[in-house]
Amino acid sequence: MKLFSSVNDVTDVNALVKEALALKQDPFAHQQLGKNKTLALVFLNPSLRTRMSTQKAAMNLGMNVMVLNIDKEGWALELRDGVIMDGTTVEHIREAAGVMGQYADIIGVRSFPGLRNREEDYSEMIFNKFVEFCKVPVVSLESATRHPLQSLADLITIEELKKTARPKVVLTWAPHIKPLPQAVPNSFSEWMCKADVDFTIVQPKGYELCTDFTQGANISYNQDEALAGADFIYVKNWSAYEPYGNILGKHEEWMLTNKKLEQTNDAKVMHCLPVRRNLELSDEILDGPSSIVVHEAGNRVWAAQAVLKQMLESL
Ligand SMILES: CCC[C@H](NC(=O)CCC(=O)O)C(=O)O
Ligand SMILES: NC(=O)OP(=O)(O)O
Repeated sequence: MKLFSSVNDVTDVNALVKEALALKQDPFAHQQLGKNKTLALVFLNPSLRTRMSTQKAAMNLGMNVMVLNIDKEGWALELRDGVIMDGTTVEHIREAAGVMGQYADIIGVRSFPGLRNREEDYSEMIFNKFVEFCKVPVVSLESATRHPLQSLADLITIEELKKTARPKVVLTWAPHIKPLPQAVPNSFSEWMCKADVDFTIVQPKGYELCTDFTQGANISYNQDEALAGADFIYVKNWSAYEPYGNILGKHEEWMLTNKKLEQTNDAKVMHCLPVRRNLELSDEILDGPSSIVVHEAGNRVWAAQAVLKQMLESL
């Protein structure tokens, strides 16, 4: 594996999930695999889970890890080609990515969307330039349109905790106070549509995701109907795809509550975190027995370790 940016980079999703669960049972089984190999984690945006879980996964495999918050610690990056750099940018991504590829055997990159120019964001211009110029294998730490390590961890969690062979999984939109990326829901939808689950996306009208990511999903606008009989509820806010990056309405009544859970099949509640309590998801759920958000976050380690193991094996 030379690139992990989406479910489409995975040849066998079920095998990857099984490998991750096996690593969870025996985390140090491959400690020699990463010996004297270096992972560089490059963040253009904040992170807790991705930063810590991916470092832990790499260390479990015996790797050395370097972390760079390039937005704060690096030089101001120029992403455009052919410009005269006589303004505020100091280093072109061509040199920055190329040099990092000299130091690391594998590079992880986080680059959120700007949520202003949909064509630029959905072309994955920044992420793809890192891939093009660093010349080593790259793992996405969340890009403009996807978050594959999160989605793999989410699928691992569902496979680990499901009580039926083909659980009903519902991705429900949730309120927020600022426009958030579509990356997490896009990615969750792509992975669920490749998994053996009954998958529904429910959102207020106008918040439909790009259909490139939702082929195979049931689309609903009635949250109560969608939640009926659900086994897993994935809660997440996202901004509108059209008009791009917009907040179309507060819809405060979309926040999940225990009352809404009564119509589910004793559903487990998931969220990628960080979560805005009592805006996106209620305290009563997050502090109650249905929430598995911390367990889900714990599985980020095994998702990253399974991916890094496959990358190391193909170096
Ligand atoms: C893993 C999730 C990262 C990011 N989340 C946020 O940006 C939350 C920011 C906030 O709540 O102010 C997102 O929604 O893509
Ligand atoms: N879920 C997730 O990726 O969390 P961080 O943004 O804290 O890494």
